[in-house]
Amino acid sequence: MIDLLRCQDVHHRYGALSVLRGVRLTVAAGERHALIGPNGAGKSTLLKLIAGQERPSAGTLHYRGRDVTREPVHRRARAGIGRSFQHSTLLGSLTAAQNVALALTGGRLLARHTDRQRRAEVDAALASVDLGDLADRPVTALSYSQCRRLEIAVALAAKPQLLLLDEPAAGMSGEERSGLVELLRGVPPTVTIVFVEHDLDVVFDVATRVSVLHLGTVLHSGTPEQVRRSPEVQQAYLGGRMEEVHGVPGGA
Ligand SMILES: Nc1ncnc2c1ncn2[C@@H]1O[C@H](COP(=O)(O)OP(=O)(O)OP(=O)(O)O)[C@@H](O)[C@H]1O
Repeated sequence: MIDLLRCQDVHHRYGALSVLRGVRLTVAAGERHALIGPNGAGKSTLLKLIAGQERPSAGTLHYRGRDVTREPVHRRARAGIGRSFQHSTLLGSLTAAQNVALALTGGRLLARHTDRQRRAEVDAALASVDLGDLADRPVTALSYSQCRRLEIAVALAAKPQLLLLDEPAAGMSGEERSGLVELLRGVPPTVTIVFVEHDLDVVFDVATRVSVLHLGTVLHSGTPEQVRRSPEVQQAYLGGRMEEVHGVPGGA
């Protein structure tokens, strides 16, 4: 498989705080790549660096073989990097359909009757996240989990090749998380996904590859099974939680 994304020796500081310390990460086209690790490990920061919201203090990022380290967000978005972050970026005064339409048209709302083709695309995007019935509902009238799914529809509407999701399951109930897993599994394989997630059930149900961030570096990167079994990872992060959740003994 071709490397879609390559992070080489990436460092990042917030003032005196050194958050990333030489991250090496490779993402192949088609992967569902989970970034896991303890609070403050630098996972969200790494997503921001990939999206272009922050610039690394040192190191390089290559996307489809091109050095994008210094490129701004909009150029990376045009190159196919889409994102949905922990904090909602939806426009509350608009409907679900209008939010998707804005993403589809790059900022233009649809005329009600004249833009049928676009409206069909909006409807398909909403249906793909199971919000087809709520197209004309204002965002303010949607539940938390509906908003999270709408954010994914908005990110997908821009037709990204690389979709970045920051904690998509955060704040969801068990049932809502199952729906999310189904949704993410339904994303076409032409869209590569890198996602930060604390919920290990979601991680192991969706990910084809898992990287563990610890103290600002990638401690381990491998298949979900390799990560589950890594004594290093067990000790540093997963420990008893793996035993409780997945029946895998912790410790070396
Ligand atoms: N804009 C910022 N300015 C200063 N410090 C920041 C900023 N953003 C994050 N940090 C700090 O950087 C460290 C890493 O944060 P980051 O959000 O990347 O971690 P994380 O692994 O995503 O954590 P979590 O799982 O809790 O979301 C934390 O100590 C955090 O407080």
